[in-house]
Amino acid sequence: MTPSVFAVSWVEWMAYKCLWGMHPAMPGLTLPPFPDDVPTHPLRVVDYQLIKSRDNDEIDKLWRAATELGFWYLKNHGADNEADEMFELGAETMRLPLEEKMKYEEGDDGFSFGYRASGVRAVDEKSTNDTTEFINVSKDDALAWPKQAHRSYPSTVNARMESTVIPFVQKALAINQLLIDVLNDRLGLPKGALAKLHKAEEHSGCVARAIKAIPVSSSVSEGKLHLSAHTDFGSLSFLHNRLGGLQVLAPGTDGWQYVKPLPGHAICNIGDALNIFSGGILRSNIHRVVPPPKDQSKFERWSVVYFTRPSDSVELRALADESPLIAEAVSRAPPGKFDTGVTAKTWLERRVKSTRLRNYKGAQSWVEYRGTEDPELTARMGA
Ligand SMILES: O=C(O)CCC(=O)C(=O)O
Ligand SMILES: [Fe+2]
Repeated sequence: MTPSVFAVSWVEWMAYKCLWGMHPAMPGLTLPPFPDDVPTHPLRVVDYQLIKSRDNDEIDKLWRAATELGFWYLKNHGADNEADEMFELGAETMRLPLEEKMKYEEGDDGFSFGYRASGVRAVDEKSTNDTTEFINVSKDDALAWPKQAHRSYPSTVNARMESTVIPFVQKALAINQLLIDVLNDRLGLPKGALAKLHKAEEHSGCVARAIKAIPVSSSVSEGKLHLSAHTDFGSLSFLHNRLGGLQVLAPGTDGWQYVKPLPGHAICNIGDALNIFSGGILRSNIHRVVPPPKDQSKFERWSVVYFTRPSDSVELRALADESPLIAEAVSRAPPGKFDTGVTAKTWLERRVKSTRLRNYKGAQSWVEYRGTEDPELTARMGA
């Protein structure tokens, strides 16, 4: 593909930037820029179109990003319009009366499709409750529409299933699937080995999500978390946010650093399942969400994510039999480290369930919540 395909006029670019800086729930309101004096972690920028054309230098860049930090920016992915529509869907859904939204609440059993109310989850060991609400639409429900695969959704989701959810799911599925295929080949796995574990037509925990976090007053914002430190539960996340607040605890650094949102760039990150399949070669890095920095803190914070997760029945273990590279990585790890003995479905349920306040068992819940993060980093989680 030639660069001219992506060229946009200055007018188009300015119009795009203005739109991007607008608040999803308050059109017309322009958000303050991300401050330049807070600790920020640079991410590698990966060009999706170059990956698609199997450009070797770009694939090297993706590989370094996926193995060193596990986070990268993705540009030229072509899903901005679909993500924008998902922000709208999120805003419309969160505006529904609480009583209406609660009819679709996920409950305390580890189910992760539907509405997740704020205040029902712990964000730290002291069981401080969260200030974040989610709408999670299952990929299976979107693809089965108008039939139901798992559950029903609020009217705002149904009304946008065809115009918004399905197009977003399809774009995100294709993007994540291609990135997974490229990583598959670099891991030395037989062609399509990882794709077989993530078949779109099989039931899985894949979801399209919109998240809303309300501003917290500055007197309590010190130390307050919107989302606790975690690794993502599945394989690959495709994230869109406009305000700062996402932070990573990167290897070789000794504190949390912001990831700056960039117009036109999604943020991708590896989750636990790819970390396990690859014997730890692909990194599932700890991250969290704090209130947006400085002038941005007064605003609601919204994000939209698509999580690709393995099919429900897939067992989470390193694919050492299929790749010498993975076999070698496993041989260097403590015995059994990448042999979880559970399916993707059980892994997801355990992690979702443990932080619900009704199931909360103090520090033990944090042990149950743990993903693949390495113990050295976990010890610094409060850093
Ligand atoms: O909102 C964000 O920027 C990150 C969200 C996130 O980490 C998640 O939903 O797992
Ligand atoms: Fe996450």
